[in-house]
Amino acid sequence: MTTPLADVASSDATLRAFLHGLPGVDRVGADQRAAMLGTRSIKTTAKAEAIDLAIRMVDLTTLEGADTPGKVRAMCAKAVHPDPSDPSVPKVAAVCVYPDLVALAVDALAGSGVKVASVATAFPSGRSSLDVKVADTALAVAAGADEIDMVIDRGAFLSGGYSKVFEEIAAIKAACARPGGEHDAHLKVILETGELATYDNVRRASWLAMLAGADFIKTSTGKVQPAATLPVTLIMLEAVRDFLAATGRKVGVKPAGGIRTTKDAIKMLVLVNETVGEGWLDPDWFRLGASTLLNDLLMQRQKMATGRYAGPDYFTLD
Ligand SMILES: O=C[C@H](O)COP(=O)(O)O
Repeated sequence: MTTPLADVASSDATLRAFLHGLPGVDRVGADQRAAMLGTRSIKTTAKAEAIDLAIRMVDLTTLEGADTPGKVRAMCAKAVHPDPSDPSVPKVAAVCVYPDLVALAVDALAGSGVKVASVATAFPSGRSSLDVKVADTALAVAAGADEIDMVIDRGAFLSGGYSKVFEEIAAIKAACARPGGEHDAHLKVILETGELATYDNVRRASWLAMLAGADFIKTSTGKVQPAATLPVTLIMLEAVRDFLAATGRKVGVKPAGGIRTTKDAIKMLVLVNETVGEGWLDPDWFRLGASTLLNDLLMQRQKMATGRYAGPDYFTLD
């Protein structure tokens, strides 16, 4: 007898049986389908709309040890007015920073509608105790983070410790709660697909994260290669589609890491459209985590409007 989905995490054995019972990913098929969708061209009018949609989906990110308050303030200003000379440019979805910079970002973005996301749980390695990870998350939430981007324990996952990964995600989800529940921080779970070795593992980790309460599943930290590839994003999109069909709960997807050009972003949007459809073509359900994509989107947008490139110096640095 198969275990009902609500009970698969009740023991190590049922969780393992469920994750290993998922259909295997056809590696060649996934690579080919992603490559084929990546070559699709779109009409000029659709391209203009796609660029604005991509801007609205950007999680504008800085995750460097050398981040300063000044850099984060400038990034927040850019998040709200990506091109100060053109008020028709939409704002981005969120800024993404380390936990110690959350309060500053919350202050800089007050009233703008741009969300503040924070990495947490000993990002990017995830190598710390659960207590430290929960405290890391709780501090970011208390400072006003709207979204928490946690990393999974890849060491536990790769050695078959699925219950440990599940319990950590569930504990971090609980730490995202605020009194009253309305303004709970949304939880994005970073799988770090570049360390998961196989596409089957990407599918298993996607399901594991969703079963444990992820609001979003995210490909990568941006610190490990390969990061947000098309095939991996395709597998994660299929997982959220199938999870919705199985549970009625919709989960978002965030490819992050290595998305640098308008072409990269549009390929992602085509993939979304062809895999899960328009229901995910919205910043509430699909994000692009990127530190340097926004300037290229702005350059291409201006090229479409004026017929010429302004050049990268025209825009402030990402
Ligand atoms: O979450 C976002 C990533 O850290 C950004 O990676 P990136 O610098 O390759 O755009």
